[in-house]
Parts: sequence; C-alpha cells; structure tokens
Amino acid sequence: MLDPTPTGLRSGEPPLLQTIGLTKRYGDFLANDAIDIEIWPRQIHALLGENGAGKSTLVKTIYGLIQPSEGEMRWLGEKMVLSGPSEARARGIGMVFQHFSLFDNLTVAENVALGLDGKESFKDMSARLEEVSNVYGLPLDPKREVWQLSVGERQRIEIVRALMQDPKFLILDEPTAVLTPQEADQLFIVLDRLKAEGRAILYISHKLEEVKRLCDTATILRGGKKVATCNPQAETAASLARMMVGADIKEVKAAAGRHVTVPRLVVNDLCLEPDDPHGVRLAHISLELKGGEILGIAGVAGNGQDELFAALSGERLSPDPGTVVIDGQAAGHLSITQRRKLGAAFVPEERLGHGTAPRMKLSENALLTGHAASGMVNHGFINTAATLKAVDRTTETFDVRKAKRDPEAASLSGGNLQKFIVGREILRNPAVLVVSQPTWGVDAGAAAVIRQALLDLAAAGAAVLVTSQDLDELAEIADRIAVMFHGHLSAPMATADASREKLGLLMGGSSLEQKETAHAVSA
Ligand SMILES: Nc1ncnc2c1ncn2[C@@H]1O[C@H](COP(=O)(O)OP(=O)(O)OP(=O)(O)O)[C@@H](O)[C@H]1O
Repeated sequence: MLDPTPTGLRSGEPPLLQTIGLTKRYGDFLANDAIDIEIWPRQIHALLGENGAGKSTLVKTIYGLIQPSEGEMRWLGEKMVLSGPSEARARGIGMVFQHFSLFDNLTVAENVALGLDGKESFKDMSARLEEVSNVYGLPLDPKREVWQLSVGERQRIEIVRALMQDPKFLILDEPTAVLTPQEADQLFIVLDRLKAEGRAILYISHKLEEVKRLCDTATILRGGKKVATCNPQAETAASLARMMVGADIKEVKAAAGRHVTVPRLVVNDLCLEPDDPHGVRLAHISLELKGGEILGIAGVAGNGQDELFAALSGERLSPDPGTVVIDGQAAGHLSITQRRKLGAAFVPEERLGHGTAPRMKLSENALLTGHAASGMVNHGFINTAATLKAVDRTTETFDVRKAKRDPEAASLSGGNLQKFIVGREILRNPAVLVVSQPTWGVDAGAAAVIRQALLDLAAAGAAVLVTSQDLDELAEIADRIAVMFHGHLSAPMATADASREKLGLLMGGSSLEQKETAHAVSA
C-alpha cells in the first residue's frame, strides 16, 4: 500500500488533525471502533465505506457534534476536546452536511447569518456572502427564500457558509450526490482551489470514479473499523469497492426479453401553474409509459422535476382529471391516498421530512404510506405486527443496516434510510412507481441492489418513472430518456441513442435541431 502522507510533511510537522483510537458506541453498537486517521494540509482525503460504515459518525465527532466514547483527537499535535461545533469552527474546522440544516422560510442570507457566529452586521455579512460566492464561482441570490431553491442551490448555501468561516479543514459529506455533472465539475474546481490555498479537505463520497479523480488519499471504513488507507489514484473503482464491501459488487442486469404491455401511466398535456411565485410552470407535458418499461427523466435540478413529481403523486391536484391516467383511470383530481389505491407508489427526492417523518419509527413510517393498500389497518385499528413485518421485510431484502429492530427514521445513516424508503415502496409491488433520485447517497453495492430491484419491478410488469441527475444511472436502467428543461419535457429517446452530449444539450435548453442547423450553416 502506498504511503499517503505527502512528502516533506513528515519532517517534524504534526498533522493538522489526528484521531487516535476514536470510538463511538450507541448502546452495545460500535458505530466507530478505534479509528486512527491523519489529516494533512493541501490534501483532499477521501473517507469511504458502505452505508452505515460509520463515516458520518466519525466526521460528526471531529466537528464536535457528538462526543467520542473513547480515544482522542489532536489538532496540530495538541490534544483537542470539543464541546460543540462552535469550538470546532473556532479552530478552523468547517463542515457541509449531507442533510441540509437550512430553514425553508428564511432567505439565503438569513440562513447563512444563523450559521455564523454573529460578529458582523447583517449588511456586512450579506456583502461578504456575495463576495465569497462570486470568488469561488458559486452564485447565490442572498434575498431568495430557501424553499424556492433547488437541492443543488441549497447545497451551494451550505458550502458558501462554510467557506465564509475561512476553514483550515473542510469536511464535505457526499457533496455531489445531488449535483449535475456540470455542478460537480464546478465544485471540483472549488476544491482544487481550496487545496492550493493550503487547506485540508475530508471528502465523503460513494462515487468512486470521482474519488479517483479528485482525492490524494483515502481511508476506508467497514463495519465501524478502519480497514485500509490507500492512494485512490493507484486503485480502480472496483478495487476500492472491494475494500469497502469486502467482496465484489454484483453487476446490474436487465431481464432478457422484458415484456412491454399496455400504458399504465399516461400524462396528457399537463399544464400547471406553480403554487409559489418562483416555482416552475409545467408546460404541456405528455408522456406514455407502458407496463414493463422504465422511463428516465434527466435534467438540471429546479427545472420542474419537483412540480412534475407533485402533479403525478397527487400532492398537487390538476383541475382536469384526464391529465394523469393511472392504469386506465383518470387520476389528475385524486389525492395521494386514492392514487396509491390505484396501485401507484411514489418516492420523493428528499428523504427526511418528505420521504419519512424523521422522529417517527420505521414501522410508523411504513404505516404512513402503506395503510391505504395493505393489511396494516384492520377495521380502523393499527396492526402493529403487520407494520413491523413490513419493516423487517424491507430491512432484509434491501440490507438496511440499523442499530435496533424499529429505530426512528432519523437515526439511520443517509444511505440506509434511502434503501428503506425505496425498498418500502418497491415491496408493495406497485403497478406504477414514480421515483426521484433512487440512489442518492447510496453506496455502490446498495445502488446496484436498488437499480436491480427497479429493473425487476419493470420485468414483473410495472411502469417505472425514474427522475435522476445521474446520467450513468439512467443509462444503466432506463429504456428511454427524456429531459426536463424550464417545465417542458423533451420527447423521450431510446437510451441507446441518448449520448451524454445530446442529453447535455437538452439539459442546457438548446434544441438539437437548432444545433444541427447551425452546424449545417457553418459547414
Ligand atoms: N444516534 C444514533 N443512535 C443509534 N445508532 C446510530 C445513531 N447514529 C448512527 N447510528 C448507527 O451507526 C451506524 C453508522 O452510521 P453513520 O451515519 O456513521 O454511517 P455512514 O457510514 O455515514 O453511512 P451513509 O453512507 O449511509 O451515510 C449506522 O448503523 C447507524 O444506524
């Protein structure tokens, strides 16, 4: 194994941060088991591991959010005990979380102000916010309210807020999980710049190709223990995955000769005004999805995907029932529960709050979406055993790792919660599944399990609509791909014809015809 310590840094200088035997217990469960890690300036250090391996636990300890059960941390060689994140920030440790800690009804600037230590006036802080966001090429309008922003823009707030504290060491928890390829490229430029400025970065990601491209060293956790330190550039994505999982990852395979049947989800000329002034107007959306098919919807976040999800799921009703047809029944005017009774299932993009109620147990969450169409409620009484059985089935099939049988949703690691939500809906055997970002934050092994389950669901006759910003994911599972831009949906094309370039052009709003005409004229 290569020595990941940059040359020249060993001569007497202590690492910026060092953990020695760092351990975190939850009851009998060891979330982190005696972890030693060294963080050096001018390095992008990857922290890799399966869902539930203990990555977030480790970085939360380093950021002072949780107290270690044993072991110690050293900052520039001196013992460091943190009573909370403000102490970590005071030393120069910044963190960008996987789940955003933003208040929806406050503006960008108000949110940033709340996360800072309040030593400057609001006006000065707003000016600095604009300056930092411009310097790093992460544009933000300080006056916009957060609920109006796409997930990618929300993440930008978190990053700018962390940069405004001028950190020496920045921790990023799965920063590209919700970004488009272009947004991710922009972020990599920012990270390279931060590294060149002499800062250290700890980078959690499940995207192994991007880790190989970006990171100088990697620490790999498995089951709460450190299992390896390596130079990711000298590894392959497959060898990194093997170290994480301890075994090879199965390939996703579509069933041969999948039977395409009748239309099960039809959208007819759906036009919908947004319910907020900055939302996206859905403009004449039509699509037809047959049983046995997977249709992928690509697009930059904030182009109407959320509005389309709301119109399909029944969170927004349409005045014309015929705009959404589920299994031959006009459903545009029906509620979520009524649509579920028709055999539809929905997985929204946001896991906490939208996909699950964070403070409720998994069984209670299973009941929230499953009560309409399964045996969880008998004559008005909740069948607790049935709700627990649903949790067990999901947990076993989708390998959801958790500390006890029926924990609160919020206690699950991000990827495990996603496996739970997607699994819960797939196991209901829906006729129609509408799913947004199915593998957001999910590790490579679990992503393969979820993608395979979507393919199997289609093979069993369901119509599956997948919205994803991950073009590789769509290429792997979708039969056809359409692109959303400014509330319009392009005509779906066969996945074999959907090159990254064609999709990228549509995602940027330029029509292919225009491009071709321009080519013809200039030729
Ligand atoms: N407050 C808590 N109470 C009980 N168990 C917890 C708590 N927080 C985390 N855990 C458990 O500790 C384990 C490690 O979780 P952690 O969030 O650190 O994993 P992770 O590697 O970051 O996973 P992911 O990639 O899914 O985000 C998980 O099994 C999780 O259920």
